[in-house]
Amino acid sequence: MSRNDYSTQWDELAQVKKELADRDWFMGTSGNLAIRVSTSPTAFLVTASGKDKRKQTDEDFLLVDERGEPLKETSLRPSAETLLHSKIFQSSQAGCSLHVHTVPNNVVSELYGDRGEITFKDQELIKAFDKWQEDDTLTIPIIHNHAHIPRLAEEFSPYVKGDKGAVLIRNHGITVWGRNAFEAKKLLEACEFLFQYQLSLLTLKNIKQPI
Ligand SMILES: CSC[C@@H](O)[C@@H](O)C(=O)COP(=O)(O)O
Ligand SMILES: [Zn+2]
Repeated sequence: MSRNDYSTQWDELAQVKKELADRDWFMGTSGNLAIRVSTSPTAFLVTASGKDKRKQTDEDFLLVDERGEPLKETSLRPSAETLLHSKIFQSSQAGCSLHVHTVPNNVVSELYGDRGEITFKDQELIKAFDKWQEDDTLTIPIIHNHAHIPRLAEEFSPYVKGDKGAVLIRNHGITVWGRNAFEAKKLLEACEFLFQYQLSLLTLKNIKQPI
């Protein structure tokens, strides 16, 4: 496959990357992004490891197979967390997955980490996840931040139940996926809104325990 064969996906991922960078969601080189290029066999573009994702270069992404191995000779290393993106693309029809570290997602993951999840109700933005009914709830699982990435990917894997979803990794960040880049970004923004809301509410009400 030549660059021409996936220039659309490249440009789309570059655009999302720029928009997330504009939000300052890539502090300290954190974060990684992936977009599907083909389904059978699975192939996807993923961010190169260790780079400042706020910068735009011709070496921002590399093409990898379903196991996250580069499909072409390259000096670039795929993201350290490529295996999580692999799990998503292998187990669903998702087209794009996004991983960012923010202070709100980290604080929420720590506050609610012992519960293993956080649930939102009576919040307009849960509609982003197709929760349209008045009694609907949105639950985001929180998993342990295993340093061993295959172990982390194993714990992450059962939560990939559909073409869209979100998982918090405790004191690390969030991984969100959707059918395409537009949807993945929408879901990520909805999650970050909900986290910021929850933290503001706890602060303003002076609530010490998670509710
Ligand atoms: C430098 S801290 C962040 C990393 O440990 C990791 O969690 C991360 O999100 C970025 O890793 P990367 O290999 O660049 O995709
Ligand atoms: Zn990370």
